[in-house]
Amino acid sequence: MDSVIGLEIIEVVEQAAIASARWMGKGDKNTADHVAVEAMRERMNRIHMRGRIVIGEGERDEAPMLYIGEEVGICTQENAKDFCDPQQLIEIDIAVDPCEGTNLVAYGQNGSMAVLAIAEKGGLFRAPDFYMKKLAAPACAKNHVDINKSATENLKILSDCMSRSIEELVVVVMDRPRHKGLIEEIRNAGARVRLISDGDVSAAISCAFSGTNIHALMGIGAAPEGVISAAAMRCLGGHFQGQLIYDPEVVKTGLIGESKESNIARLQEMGITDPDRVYNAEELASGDTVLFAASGITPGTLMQGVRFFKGGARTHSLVISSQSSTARFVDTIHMNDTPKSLQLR
Ligand SMILES: O=C(COP(=O)(O)O)[C@@H](O)[C@H](O)[C@H](O)[C@H](O)COP(=O)(O)O
Ligand SMILES: [Mn+2]
Ligand SMILES: [Mn+2]
Repeated sequence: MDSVIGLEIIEVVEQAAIASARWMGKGDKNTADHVAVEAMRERMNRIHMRGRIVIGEGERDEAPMLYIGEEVGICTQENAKDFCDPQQLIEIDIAVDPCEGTNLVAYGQNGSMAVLAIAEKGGLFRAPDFYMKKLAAPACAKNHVDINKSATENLKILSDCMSRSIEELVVVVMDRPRHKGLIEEIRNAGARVRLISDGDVSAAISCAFSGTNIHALMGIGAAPEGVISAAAMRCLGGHFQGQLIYDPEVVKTGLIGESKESNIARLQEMGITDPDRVYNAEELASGDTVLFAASGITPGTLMQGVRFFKGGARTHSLVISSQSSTARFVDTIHMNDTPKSLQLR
């Protein structure tokens, strides 16, 4: 899969990032999102693959593009039957978040990215648009920390695994009222908390890279972003666990249906019989081959944001592959016109 679409998916996230970055700081999150979706879809539909969106712009906003179930790839082009034989093409499932951190882009803040994950058909968990309790940590803590344990216990385990004191640990938590108790507990245990307003995919993946000064992600974010994070963590060997949150009382606001009972019924309809199940990275991204790609829209912990210059733009992306066991940082100059000079760095 790597060799067929590896390079192309870099362009998919790059194009989405460039489109969205033009709306950076304009205070218009819908447009920042919409242009990323359009650009991602346009580039994706030129790839020789039979793709299906399994996590997309779906349920939350009834989006007309990159919706769950949409088929993408070269066969969707007009007159495709003249030049494309679907039987010859690889069938893949795709999870996308063309603009992860729409608020961050709209308000010119750090940490937004265009992101996607790919696996062969059936290789990604079809997460409903629910919340998910998440725990991410570096590879050395994999299967030692546990989402069923308290934050205090996990911080002790993490400090042992990382051979550092709890005071030297930094935990990212989304700045939400639902996390008041969690934040207090982490601080009381001695660790330091980095609060983020949005963008928990970046935070989860950052745990797998030393040097980011992010050692864990704890708390509740969205489930689709959980699957995308899990895909990267599965390839990187980092720790990731997720548990769906179906009780509106836990999160109080947001994406969730009107009652716990109706949410459980909806999960059952989707074939999720145990709503309390804890999924690990390998279960959320179970494909034999998993690919992850992201491109910074605004600057972040892992990637730089899009930088425009006269006649072009420069992007910074990350492509992670389970097949080749690689995490590639890709620095690309996009030339619209022939520039008079190109900056080396
Ligand atoms: O920050 C986020 C928003 O994503 P997007 O809508 O693509 O810009 C995600 O990283 C979070 O995982 C998540 O969507 C969020 O926590 C759920 O919403 P909220 O009710 O505001 O916490
Ligand atoms: Mn998102
Ligand atoms: Mn988004």
